[in-house]
Amino acid sequence: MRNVTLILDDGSRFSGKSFGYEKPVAGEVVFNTAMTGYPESLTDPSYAGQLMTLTYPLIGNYGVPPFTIEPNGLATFMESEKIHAEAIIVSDYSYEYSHWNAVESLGDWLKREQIPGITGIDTRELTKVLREHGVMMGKIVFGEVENEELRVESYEDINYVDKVSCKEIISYLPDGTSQVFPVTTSIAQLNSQLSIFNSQLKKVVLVDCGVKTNIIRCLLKRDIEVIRVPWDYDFNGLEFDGLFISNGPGDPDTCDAAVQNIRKAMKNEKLPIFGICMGNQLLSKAGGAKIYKLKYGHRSHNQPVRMVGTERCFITSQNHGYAVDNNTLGADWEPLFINMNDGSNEGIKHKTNPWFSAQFHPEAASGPTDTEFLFDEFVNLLK
Ligand SMILES: NC(=O)CC[C@H](N)C(=O)O
Repeated sequence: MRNVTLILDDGSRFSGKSFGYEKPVAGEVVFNTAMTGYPESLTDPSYAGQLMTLTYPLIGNYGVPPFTIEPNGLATFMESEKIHAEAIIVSDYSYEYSHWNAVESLGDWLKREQIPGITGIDTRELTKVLREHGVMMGKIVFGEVENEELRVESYEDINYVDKVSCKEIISYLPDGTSQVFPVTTSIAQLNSQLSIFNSQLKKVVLVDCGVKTNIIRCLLKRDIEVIRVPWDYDFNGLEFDGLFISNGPGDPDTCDAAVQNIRKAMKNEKLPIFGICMGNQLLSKAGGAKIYKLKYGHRSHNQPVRMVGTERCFITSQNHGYAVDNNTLGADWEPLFINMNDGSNEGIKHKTNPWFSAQFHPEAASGPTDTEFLFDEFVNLLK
């Protein structure tokens, strides 16, 4: 196995061994403390541009499920069509795996999708550095540190690319639609979906900023027809009964096209609107709030949130680096959930109109499913 070194923006270095695809990469180094769910996290488009550190030491021991596609076009077990994280950084990669549904090892999957994986890293020390310094850019190069000198092997060194901000990573598809890195929702797909809809069911426009598959599954299993549109597509000319704003990668302040379209939809004060993660940030921006960056984000399965106005607390699955500033919420808005660890915003709701959102992931995939009831709340508003 080749020697690999992670170099952080502050000069810190962590050496390990390669178990994935061998190419240098750069991006924002983040950490997730969940004990399970590496297939779902790796295919969550929200991790685009990020080097994902997993603090749970043993990774890979249950392999990787098959990449099958359902008749509705959704991946059966994954959260999108491919791995979106730039790399995975672990302490103890398990070369042997066993699971009733596993078809290959994590290492083989990474190699096939050309994603680096490095093992043998002191992920607890790395996480302490990130918690103390705050998240920072980093790069993975092939070579090892000898006597404080980094001997980079054949690969050219890679420059830092701040791919976390959508500005750098939004590109345009041949048919003129855009993609929020690397989500691709073409107009052709949209038109085909519009043509097959059964008019008996309620229709929800889903603004796709990098949607996780399980969000769409959670809507479809509640007999909702989903019109999935690109993040910057002006959907206001379509006929629909509700609006959903999805999760997604990067800085919400680079997605103003979506915010403008949401503002237009809000002219209909009876239109039910629900958002998750990036969706919480974009809905709050549409309502006039401001966003700030957390020091190292919330990425785990055990984030406690309290529903405001109640004594009810939920353990949630989270993956976000930005947050809504509660102090900038418009007069007609109020926090819906608050994080019990740091008091940050975990959801908002309008005081009179049917508009609400969660910063955490009620669809889980992976993690606790205790807050999936929020989908029922939204679907009930459509009736
Ligand atoms: N999962 C998400 O939608 C993340 C939203 C945003 N990119 C953040 O990091 O806060």
